[in-house]
Amino acid sequence: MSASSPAPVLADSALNQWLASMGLAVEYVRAEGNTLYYRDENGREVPVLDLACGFGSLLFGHNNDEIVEHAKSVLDARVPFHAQLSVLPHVNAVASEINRIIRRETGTDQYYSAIFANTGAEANEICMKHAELERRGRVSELRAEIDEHVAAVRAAAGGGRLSVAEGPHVPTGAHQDVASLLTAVEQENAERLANARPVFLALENAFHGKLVGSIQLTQNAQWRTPFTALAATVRFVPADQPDDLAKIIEEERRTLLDVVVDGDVVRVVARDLPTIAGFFVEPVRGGAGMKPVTPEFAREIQNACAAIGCPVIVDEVQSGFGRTGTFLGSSHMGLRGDYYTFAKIIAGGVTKNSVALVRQDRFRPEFEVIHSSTFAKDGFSGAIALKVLEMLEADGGRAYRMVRERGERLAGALNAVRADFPDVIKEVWGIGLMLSVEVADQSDAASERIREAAQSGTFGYLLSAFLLREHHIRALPAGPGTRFLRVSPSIYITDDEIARTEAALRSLCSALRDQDDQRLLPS
Ligand SMILES: Cc1ncc(COP(=O)(O)O)c(C/N=C/c2cc(O)cc(-c3ccccn3)n2)c1O
Repeated sequence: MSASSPAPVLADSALNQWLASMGLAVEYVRAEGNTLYYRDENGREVPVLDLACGFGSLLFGHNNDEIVEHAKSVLDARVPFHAQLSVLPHVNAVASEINRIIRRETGTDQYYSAIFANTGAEANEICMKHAELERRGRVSELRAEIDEHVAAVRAAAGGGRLSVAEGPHVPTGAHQDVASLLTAVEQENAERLANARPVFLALENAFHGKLVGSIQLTQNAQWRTPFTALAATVRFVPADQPDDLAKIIEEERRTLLDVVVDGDVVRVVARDLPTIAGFFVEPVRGGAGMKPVTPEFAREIQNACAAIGCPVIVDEVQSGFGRTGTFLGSSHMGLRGDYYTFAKIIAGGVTKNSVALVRQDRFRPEFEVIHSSTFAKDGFSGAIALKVLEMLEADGGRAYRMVRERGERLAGALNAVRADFPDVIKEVWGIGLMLSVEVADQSDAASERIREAAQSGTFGYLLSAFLLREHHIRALPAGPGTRFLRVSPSIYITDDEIARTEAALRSLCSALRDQDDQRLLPS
């Protein structure tokens, strides 16, 4: 490389170019509370109100003083960061505190075993792996039962008194005698088992991560479909459509043949083969624009999973740890998890951490050995998690009350704008401080440039750029077609910042109502 040519950009090159094309290529140099700072052309710090707050991870804001001071004390104490394969008391301390809060909030008398990881996607992949371990266990139990029945019939047939009953499940040409029938049943079952594959269920527009397994649980086609061949099949269930759920479960139904003796005849019956390994559910669906699952559909999910014996896996990565005003987002709709996942807020905005919980009556202890990660359960993130839990639970749950109070005020301001611009803002969604503003579809807007942006799927990012450029507010899109602006600030958002958010949204709505593409999309 010659001395004159610029050094190659070797990370985020394409992403930074895309950010620049969207008007979002800004470098933040400092962050505190709800504020990020960038430097203008004169080197002066420019404050930006951050309504994205780490895509929900910063419930206590950027670089929270109490958390930063605790982090410093942990580092000063030289707490072991890595001491894998040793006794780590902080791990059980975090798991026990999370269990205490879940038992208080849901009233369950159950306990949940914890497996720690680093990111939300990892926690969800732990659930995929554990659910598959469970499914395989259920398949083995069924096979053992059938093998026992076949052996018993084979032994009974020796006396020659048994005949084969006609029926829909008798393999073709296998009804002459019991011995032939049993051989045919075993061959048919072997073939069905060889073709059997686990299936997971998730809700439409689900977001559960972007790793090889979890990306198949995330419906966004651009992110998911290139990698479909790498992982388990996922069926996406329309939310609040119980008939669709039942239809999909029936479509995925597979069976094995079993034999029962009824007097002097042997009957062949079909037994459900455990195929659906688990149902992933975000209580408040970030990928769908912060739409909560309804209590009615939560019950449908619960009943459907109980009927087929698969776990309800409640993904609380974004909705958990207080984001909705309760510890669990699923508390709002009475959704009970057989598994739960948490991430984002547990890391306190200064580290990385995540955890998967499996109810103990389903937990496979061997999983603690067969799954591991270098950085999981590190001493630093464990100390931070305990500090975050302490802050959530302090003063009888003051933080949860603040989320509810700030969330109500913020939602009130957003709805006031919607009331004045019903043609621009379709709905305000979400619970607590996990909110979004749904902007009306602009695919047939009068302005050609706005129409093109809406049709290209970049519309939401251009709204983000407008708010950043004209109002120094950072609000990023979430949900289908990027028509939803996520609003998930910290609990410290002030009345003035809420008023500022309302004013900026009104300005955006005016520009959209006027189809002012010069203001919205400056070339
Ligand atoms: C419920 C849920 N489960 C697992 C995850 C994955 O957690 P990690 O990112 O820690 O792996 C998330 C994290 N969410 C990230 C997210 C959620 C979303 O709705 C959109 C985007 C996103 C990301 C990049 C560009 C555009 N959108 N990112 C989540 O919200």
